[in-house]
Amino acid sequence: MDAFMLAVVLVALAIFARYLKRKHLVETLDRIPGPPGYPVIGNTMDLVHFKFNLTNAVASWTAQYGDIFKIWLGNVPFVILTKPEDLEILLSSNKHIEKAELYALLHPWIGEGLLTSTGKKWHTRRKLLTPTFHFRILDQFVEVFNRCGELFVKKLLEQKEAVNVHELITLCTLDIICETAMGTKVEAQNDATSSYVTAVHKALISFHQRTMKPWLHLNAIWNMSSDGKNFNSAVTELHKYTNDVISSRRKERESRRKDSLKTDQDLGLKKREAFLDQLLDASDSGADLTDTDIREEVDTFMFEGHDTTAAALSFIMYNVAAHPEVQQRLREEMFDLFGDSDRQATVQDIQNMKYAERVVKESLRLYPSVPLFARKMREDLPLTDGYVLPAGTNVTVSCLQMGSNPKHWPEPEKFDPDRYLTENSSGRHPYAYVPFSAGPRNCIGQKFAMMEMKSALSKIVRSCDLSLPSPGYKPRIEGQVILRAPEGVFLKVAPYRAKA
Ligand code: HEM
Repeated sequence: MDAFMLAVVLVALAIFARYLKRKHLVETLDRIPGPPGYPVIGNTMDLVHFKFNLTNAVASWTAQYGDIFKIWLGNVPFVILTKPEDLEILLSSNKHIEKAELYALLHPWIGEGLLTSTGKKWHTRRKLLTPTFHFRILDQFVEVFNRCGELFVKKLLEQKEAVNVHELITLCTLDIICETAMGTKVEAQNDATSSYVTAVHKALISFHQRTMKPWLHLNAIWNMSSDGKNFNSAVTELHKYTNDVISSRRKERESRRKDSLKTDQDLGLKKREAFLDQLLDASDSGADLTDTDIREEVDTFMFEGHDTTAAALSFIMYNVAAHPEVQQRLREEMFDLFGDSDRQATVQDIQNMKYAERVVKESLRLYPSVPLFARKMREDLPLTDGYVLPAGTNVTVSCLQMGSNPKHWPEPEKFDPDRYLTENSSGRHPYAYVPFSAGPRNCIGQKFAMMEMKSALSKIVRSCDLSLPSPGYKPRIEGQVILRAPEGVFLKVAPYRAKA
């Protein structure tokens, strides 16, 4: 056989193998229910019908097809799961850890950091980064939570009318993440117009537009669109900021070493280490981390670590305002811990805030900051009821739908923090509650986020009385990358003083 014939045979075999793979994918997916689609465009028109509001679309399909269904976006298949037993199979696996194709849209901003990477790179980084979230390390951030939370409460109390608490808390969580991730103070709460703060907002807003409009997923269209241009210029600014912080911190460390200056530790002073310092320590101790690798991870914390907690805290405040009896119990818990003193919360206090913890958990059930997250299957994965997730499909977990399923949550619309008491949790599947995901790719920042949110909540109820702007007010929600209230979360705020 000459070379030409050999090439023809190899190409034919490759095409045949691709055909068989696709046939297997389509046939396996055919066994999963879902809305009927059109050739080529699949269910794209359904999304147009839902005005690209994925939350509404998924809610409607879940009601119609149950806890497993499939849709096609063009020729890309997605299976949506809300059954805890299926989630356990998927999320507890060490094998099925690759993120769905849509996560690649984040690469221009956060590269292949922990959130978006896979395979060996993800394993190595996760191992390296896990100790940076140890309680001992997180303890040193309590002072930052307290200081930023205090300023937030001051800003809240300055408002005369009902205020969009989401706008204010976003600036507070941005201050917190900049100081804890990079060790820099951007003072967002004092100057919301600084170029860094504006760039973060510009990048997030334009990125959300991209996720909602499938035609913007094409790089050529995206880069020419006004959103794409805004995004690219914002990301350039953000990268410059992170790069500058990394290089100046490196120089600082280098000159300390050269001048053999005594470090704060040598002098017996306790110095706070930002996540960035710990990454630089690891790199100095021989870990395979270039400055670009470090930037990816710092940018990932910046992306994943402030919008999530801001959205969560704004809905927590809404739920507290809407349920005066919950607000009262929170106050009682704070009074038990602090009496009428206005001393700062310690790590131990935060750990003792058991009711506040249940309030945060209950709010995340109804308003999970990350309403959907998705994986790409590299191998077939058998689920319950005889269904199989075929290799090549994207699979999406819908936390929002799970949280409102009466099978797992009796009277799901009721805000009841006591659902999480041990005596009320028996019989509930552990994977029925996954706002921080679960298994090996769960949220690495969960403990950090819980401490930050409990700390902020305690500050708020110790100083403010929250109420709704009008009876029955409920903010409209929309699931973008983050679940948010597009018109804001408006609340009335009055001063509160603990009575002895
Ligand atoms: C209310 C707050 C938060 C919620 C609800 C939340 C939720 C989640 C969820 C659902 C995932 C999995 C995403 C996926 O599989 O695509 C995740 C991953 C992640 N989160 Fe969070 N998160 C929160 C706060 C934070 C904070 C404060 C940080 C950092 C300081 C953080 C850092 C990360 C990182 C780095 C990952 C990727 C982990 C990996 O793949 O190994 N998150 N988070």
